[in-house]
Amino acid sequence: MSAIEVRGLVSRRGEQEILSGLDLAFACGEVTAIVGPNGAGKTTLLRHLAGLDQPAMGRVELEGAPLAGIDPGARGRRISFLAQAASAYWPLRAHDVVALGRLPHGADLSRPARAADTQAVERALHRVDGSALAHRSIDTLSQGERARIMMARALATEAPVLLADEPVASLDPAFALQAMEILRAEAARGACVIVVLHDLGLAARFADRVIVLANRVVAADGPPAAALAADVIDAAYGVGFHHVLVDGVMQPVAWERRQ
Ligand SMILES: Nc1ncnc2c1ncn2[C@@H]1O[C@H](COP(=O)(O)OP(=O)(O)OP(=O)(O)O)[C@@H](O)[C@H]1O
Repeated sequence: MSAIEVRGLVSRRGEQEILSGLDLAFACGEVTAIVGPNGAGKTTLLRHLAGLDQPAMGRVELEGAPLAGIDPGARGRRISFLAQAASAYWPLRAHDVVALGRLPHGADLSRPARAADTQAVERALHRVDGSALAHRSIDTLSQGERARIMMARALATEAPVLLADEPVASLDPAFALQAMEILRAEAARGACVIVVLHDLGLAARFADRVIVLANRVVAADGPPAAALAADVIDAAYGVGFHHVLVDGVMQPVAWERRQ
């Protein structure tokens, strides 16, 4: 059984149709990258998978049960959502932001933390090299430092489904590689990992499966080499790509815009 799936998913914003009837199932133990041009509906798809948006038609199922019927607490323990470019407006300590990832497990920030929550928070901070930032106020961190703390918050939930929306957007090359290695490690422990990426090279290298969204539908879905083939991504992005082989991995390089 798939960990999470959408069936006949239609998404609308007012009159505008954003997604036109998607059928997708996501397995445990795999990293799936969702790519596609700006506005293609990648974030919208993640929001539906997280239960944050309601389908106009179709359904989302978590381990075979309708997501809409699962209470928010149980949903929060089973699906962790790392939002795009997460902002922080309150002067919370980075440690406490990560501890928010334990709320679905019943953590209460106004009481002394339980050992399991403390350990999960420390593990998550350690994984993103964030332990030295733990005492800092989140609103004083750089964009990339904050992104790592937000990733730690998502990891601290230790959920079987991890949804990550552009988690590497503000990270330098070293931390971007580290973030992708963390997502692979999450899949290795059995999690279903779904990540939105604009960096097609990282998608090609780290994902088991790539879904290209374009014009409200799935333009390609399969192993990276097939889904990121030149004809698919040239058409999806309106860009001429070169494909370069690096260490046996095909890397698409955006070269020229089509007029
Ligand atoms: N709250 C909203 N109200 C109206 N339209 C919206 C809203 N949120 C998203 N949209 C529209 O839905 C479409 C898909 O947006 P979405 O954020 O899912 O795209 P995306 O593929 O994640 O884009 P990007 O790569 O730019 O982050 C866009 O045309 C966007 O303008």
